[in-house]
Amino acid sequence: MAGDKVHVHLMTGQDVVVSINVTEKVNPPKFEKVEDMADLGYLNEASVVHNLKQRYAAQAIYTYSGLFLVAVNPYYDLQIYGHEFVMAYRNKKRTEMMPHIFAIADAAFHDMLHTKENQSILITGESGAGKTENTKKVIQYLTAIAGDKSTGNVSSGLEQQVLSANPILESFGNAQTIRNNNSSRFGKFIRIEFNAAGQIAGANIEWYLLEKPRVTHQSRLERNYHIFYQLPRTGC
Ligand SMILES: Nc1ncnc2c1ncn2[C@@H]1O[C@H](COP(=O)(O)OP(=O)(O)OP(=O)(O)O)[C@@H](O)[C@H]1O
Repeated sequence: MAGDKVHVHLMTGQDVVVSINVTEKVNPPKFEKVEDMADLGYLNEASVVHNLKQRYAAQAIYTYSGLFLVAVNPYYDLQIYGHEFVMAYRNKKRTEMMPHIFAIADAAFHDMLHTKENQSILITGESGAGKTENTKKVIQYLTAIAGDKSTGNVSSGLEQQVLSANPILESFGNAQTIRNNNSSRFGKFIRIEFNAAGQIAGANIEWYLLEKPRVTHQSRLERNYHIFYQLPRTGC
């Protein structure tokens, strides 16, 4: 259009005329559903949201953004965390497989073995984003490959103990909120130790900032910690 004005067709079906200064540049079609958003020619907010949305519609909830992995909560079981997926991501290069939380866990595991340096995975996001679920997937992956007999790793039983700790932690530290039926009301730092062969040698979980006032008072439509509903049901 003339001057600095452009014609924009909105997703709502509306056509509007706006100044070119308030628009963002669109990437060419070859960048549709790109697996790593660092590859986008135009890395602006609109392109990022568009890419995540298109991928989400194709059931691709994970997308890389450089070193980071962005996860969109699907709120239903996509069947992408089974044992066959663990095996598929094992020992694979990042470019060989679709973005996945297992790929992040696998990279950390291998970097630890090769560099002999501690590795950290930071999982962050707003309430209900999927932090707790993805943390469990990381632990599931690491315990599976650390105790995988097909690769000569002998299970020490510690893997099962690491996995079993979570339901107890959730009973005492998770509650239903208006945003999340299983909201973690505390932060946790999970440390898993491995020996030189890549077997789990120990683990510990540090918790902090538990929301204590919830024990005596809950907002409307929210609940106390799960344990207070679980104990009466067991007859304790
Ligand atoms: N990858 C996933 N696949 C299927 N469902 C998921 C996934 N991630 C999250 N969910 C669903 O979303 C809910 C909320 O996720 P989660 O508890 O992990 O959020 P959170 O970020 O830990 O929230 P909070 O900060 O409140 O603890 C889960 O109970 C689960 O039903």
